[in-house]
Amino acid sequence: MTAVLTIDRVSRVFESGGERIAVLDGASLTVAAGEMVALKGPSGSGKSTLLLIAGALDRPDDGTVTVAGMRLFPDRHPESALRALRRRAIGFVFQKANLVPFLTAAENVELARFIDGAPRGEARVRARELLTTLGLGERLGSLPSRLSGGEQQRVAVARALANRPALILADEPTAALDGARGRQVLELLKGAAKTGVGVLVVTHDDRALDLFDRVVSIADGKIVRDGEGSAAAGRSKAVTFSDTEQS
Ligand SMILES: Nc1ncnc2c1ncn2[C@@H]1O[C@H](COP(=O)(O)OP(=O)(O)OP(=O)(O)O)[C@@H](O)[C@H]1O
Repeated sequence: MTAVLTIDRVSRVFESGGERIAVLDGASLTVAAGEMVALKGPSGSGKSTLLLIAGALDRPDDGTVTVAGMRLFPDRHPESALRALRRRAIGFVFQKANLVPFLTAAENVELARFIDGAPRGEARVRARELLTTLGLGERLGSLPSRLSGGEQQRVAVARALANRPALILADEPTAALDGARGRQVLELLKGAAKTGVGVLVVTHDDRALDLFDRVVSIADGKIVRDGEGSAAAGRSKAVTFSDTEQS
């Protein structure tokens, strides 16, 4: 299977109060196209740092990182090239949806397409298609303040998918949601994986681990376990995207 994310022996050291702390210490991880991987670990173990590095939002001190065939580190690319990669190849979902409050659900998704240079009409069609697929066809014109937390997070997933990314990076996307709504969001991400997107999710939520193909555990900046999740046995549910989706 094609790897959409390869992290190889990555280290990251932060200085704090004159002390050097190795937050990542030779961590390696791959995510293949079509695979949904959970990243678990205790608080402070380096999960978010690893995700930021995978998203070219932070730079490792050592090791290599390749996303969608582009070696990001240790190569030195101009920030403009990293920005273009983030826009085109990576979708981000965070704990909070962080929608633009004065734009409707559809406009929030369209914005991601505009920023990537899509014409207005195409952006509008794409936003409508995605939000309808994600169960928000009736909420296209709603402002974020009129949507529930779960609905806002579904808009955030649609926004992350807008530019047909190869990779989705999600940092605790269900932390602010109750169990059922959190699971819904993970099922949407699973649906994206089924269309060929590689999905890496930082999660503390053990209740939905059955949706993941692999579960990777990190402790003290090192990967301590990398094993099959129960979805690998074919037991997971997922939203079905249309055949034209993600092509
Ligand atoms: N920019 C920074 N400067 C200094 N220390 C940092 C920086 N970013 C992260 N750290 C430290 O690195 C360690 C790992 O942080 P990280 O956010 O990656 O952990 P985490 O596993 O995501 O934790 P949590 O589950 O609590 O979100 C923490 O001790 C944190 O304080």
